[in-house]
Amino acid sequence: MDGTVPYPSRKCLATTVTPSETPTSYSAASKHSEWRDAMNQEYQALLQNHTWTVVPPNPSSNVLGCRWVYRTKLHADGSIKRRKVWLVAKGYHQQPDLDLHETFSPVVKALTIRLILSLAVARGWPLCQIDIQNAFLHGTLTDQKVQKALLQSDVQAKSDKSPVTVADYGSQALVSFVLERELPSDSFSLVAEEDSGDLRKESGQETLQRITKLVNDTIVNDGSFSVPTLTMEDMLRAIDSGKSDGGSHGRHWVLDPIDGTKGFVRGDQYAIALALLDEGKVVLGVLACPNLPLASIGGNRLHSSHDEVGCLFFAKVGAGTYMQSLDGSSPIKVNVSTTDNSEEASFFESFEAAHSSHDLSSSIAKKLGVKAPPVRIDSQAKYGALSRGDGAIYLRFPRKGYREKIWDHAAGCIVVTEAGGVVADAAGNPLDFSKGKYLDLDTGILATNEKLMPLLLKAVRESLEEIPSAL
Ligand SMILES: Nc1ncnc2c1ncn2[C@@H]1O[C@H](COP(=O)(O)O)[C@@H](OP(=O)(O)O)[C@H]1O
Ligand SMILES: [Mg+2]
Repeated sequence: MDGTVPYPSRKCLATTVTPSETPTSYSAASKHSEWRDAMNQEYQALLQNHTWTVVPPNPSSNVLGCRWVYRTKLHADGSIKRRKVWLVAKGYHQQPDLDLHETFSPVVKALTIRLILSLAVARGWPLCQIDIQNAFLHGTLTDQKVQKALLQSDVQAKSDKSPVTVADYGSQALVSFVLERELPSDSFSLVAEEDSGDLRKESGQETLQRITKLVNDTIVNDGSFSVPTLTMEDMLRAIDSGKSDGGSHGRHWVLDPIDGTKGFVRGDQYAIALALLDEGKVVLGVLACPNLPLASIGGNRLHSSHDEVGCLFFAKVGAGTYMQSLDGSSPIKVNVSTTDNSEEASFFESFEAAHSSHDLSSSIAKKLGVKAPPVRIDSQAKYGALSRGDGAIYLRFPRKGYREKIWDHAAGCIVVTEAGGVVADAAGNPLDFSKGKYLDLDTGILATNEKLMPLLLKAVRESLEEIPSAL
């Protein structure tokens, strides 16, 4: 009624429940020809790719078993898209001092490989050989199904009353655990949103148990890491690894484990946002947006519940921005809109009016002659959508006194700038990520292309003078 494009359709979430026919054991799966075919295909692929070598048993070795993991992928209308199976090693039988640090899993996740490749490039590591037997992208904490399941029972109230879910903590524990494992370095530094304070209290014990189960289940289902079952203490440690303050020296990872928690809780947009700071500058950014359609969501386009969702954006300084589906399609290079006609420049803003003044953005849009209604979505998915030209402008005007955090903008910022866009505060200054956890900036955040930025800054200045009470 107020001109907002309601987005995304809730209908697409109706398909996120695990189909009851997905088997949980080999004996159940082997009763169905479709699952037998899927296992057969997978097994042939593993053989063709020479995934293993058969050797005689060695009495001094700890022989691990393996098991099949099953997943049904659905189209947006609920019909079956694909039956996926993975053969994973039972890493939880690995033993300390024997084989604890060895990797036996015959599968690897493309997302993990991509992240690691980006790390290698950013850190100047030599890449000797990359031998990907089978590349799989599948359910993790970024999964819609996990979102749905968590929403039933796991929303907690943080002491600051913002909604925080088991997923926030679980995602932070998992990303922190993976980064530390992949980057064994004394100087590992992570600036992340959550801390373990509430979980260490008596009242946090049940939540901590749920987080621990979620993270262990995710690791087992994923199959990329053969690690022993993690304990509650491991969870607290992994979450607390994100306690760094960042700053202008050295390298710091910056993580928002679930950005747009309110969107996540509503069943709308959210993002997992990871960036790398080097000497105070963002040099790498990855944005996973599990509910964002692969097709454009800009302007007046009508959205359909049949839209395929799940986008991964990644950007490295000087190397452009790429997008691929979370299902593992080939990445495509994306670019911001090149329009210089402000009338056709549709714009993004927060879904939550409390996060950004809708009155101010409406006044700015009027000055620019923007015809399309605002596209209001949660999280840094806005930066992702902007980077591929779905709209041409992103406006964010929090109330006076609100201090922006670096994890809410670092990944999104490089995703937009590497796609040819400009991100600035309301005075036109670039965002400064070198000051620690906070971005000390003038009034608000704007993102658009180079041609439109001067016009936009002028409209912002005028609107701020006319309605200063909007903030
Ligand atoms: N009063 C407020 N004003 C502006 N931003 C706020 C806010 N309260 C929370 N936020 C931030 O806005 C982010 C969501 O951005 P958006 O409005 O674009 O969806 C939140 O990230 P989290 O959900 O990770 O806490 C949070 O950091
Ligand atoms: Mg956030």
